Amino acid sequence: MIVAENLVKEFRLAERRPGLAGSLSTLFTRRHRIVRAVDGVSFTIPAGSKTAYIGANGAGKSTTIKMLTGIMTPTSGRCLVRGIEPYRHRQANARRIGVVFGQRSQLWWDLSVPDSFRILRRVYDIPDAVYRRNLALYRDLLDIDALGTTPVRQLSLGQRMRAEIAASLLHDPAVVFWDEPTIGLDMVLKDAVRHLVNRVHQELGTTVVLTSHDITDIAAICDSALVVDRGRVVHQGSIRDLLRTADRRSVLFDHRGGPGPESACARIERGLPGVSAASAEDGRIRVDYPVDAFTSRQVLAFLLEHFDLADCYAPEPDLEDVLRRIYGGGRREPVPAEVPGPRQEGAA
Ligand SMILES: Nc1ncnc2c1ncn2[C@@H]1O[C@H](COP(=O)(O)OP(=O)(O)OP(=O)(O)O)[C@@H](O)[C@H]1O
Repeated sequence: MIVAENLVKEFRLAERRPGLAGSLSTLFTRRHRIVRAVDGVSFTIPAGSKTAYIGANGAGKSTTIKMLTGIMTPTSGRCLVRGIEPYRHRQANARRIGVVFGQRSQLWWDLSVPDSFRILRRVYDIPDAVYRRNLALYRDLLDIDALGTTPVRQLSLGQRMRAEIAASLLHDPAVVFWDEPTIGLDMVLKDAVRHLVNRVHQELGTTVVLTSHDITDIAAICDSALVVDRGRVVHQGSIRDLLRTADRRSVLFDHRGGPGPESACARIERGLPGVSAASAEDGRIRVDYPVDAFTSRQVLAFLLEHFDLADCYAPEPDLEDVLRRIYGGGRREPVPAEVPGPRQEGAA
């Protein structure tokens, strides 16, 4: 189980003033501002779940993952991964987790992937049978042998990400934190990665925490979602519950005889104010209605009354639309606060 209790992370940044005079004055008097990247976040992620950690750019996801993996220490609050505070017990935590950060590597830059894996085998003391089983799986699903003996620094982003994903699972960790794991992968490899993580989860009960801007990744891998906005959790629950928060829903239908698509749409929009109707690509008519104005029963009753329905169905709301609404249609930076103080910069 993973727990965050009032987790806060602030960064203290030196403000640079523009121009030469500004740069010179910065040498003598520095102003600082505090950026609160994570703002009192609390959540519980059950063991064995596959949770998507979702939020707009700058929402604080990577910073939270860095605290959960022990790379950063919280400014206040705490987090626990399987009972230990990761930043206090980095080594103990590292043995039980696997990590992929799309932006940084856990592999040895000048060594080949097989050499890196051999080192990881020693570091984690991976039993022979586990090591062989996992390599066979990566050969099968990620075509890992094709990376050959090329040094990691000469691999393409997609090739490196395959190796990073494999490396994060090599020691059968109880928890994996994957931050944008499918960056740079083509469609076939994305599918392979989704298949791999689902298989590992099924066989070993691995807890998966995934941050991704790829909705297909989220839908294909995760069963739960934690949504953060401006450093705060705004939704926690199943993906299904998240979809239920949609403020608009749709019905698609086909009808026999009667008016053509244009006048059918006009009739619907006249009869149900606030609803929009349009021809869908498959020739059906798509009706989008606000859930605070109409129930699906009302919409269906209207359609049955006015059209000879041949076929009718209500698709799941679109996860992307739901998230777009939660993010509020724009990226908002954490609110900075000016503080006086000594010269100091960057991360804790
Ligand atoms: N080391 C740092 N020093 C200063 N500010 C930082 C640092 N790391 C992150 N921030 C700031 O904290 C906020 C949250 O950043 P974070 O990388 O956690 O967001 P994110 O949700 O992972 O974003 P993205 O989806 O773009 O990866 C941003 O405003 C970012 O600029």
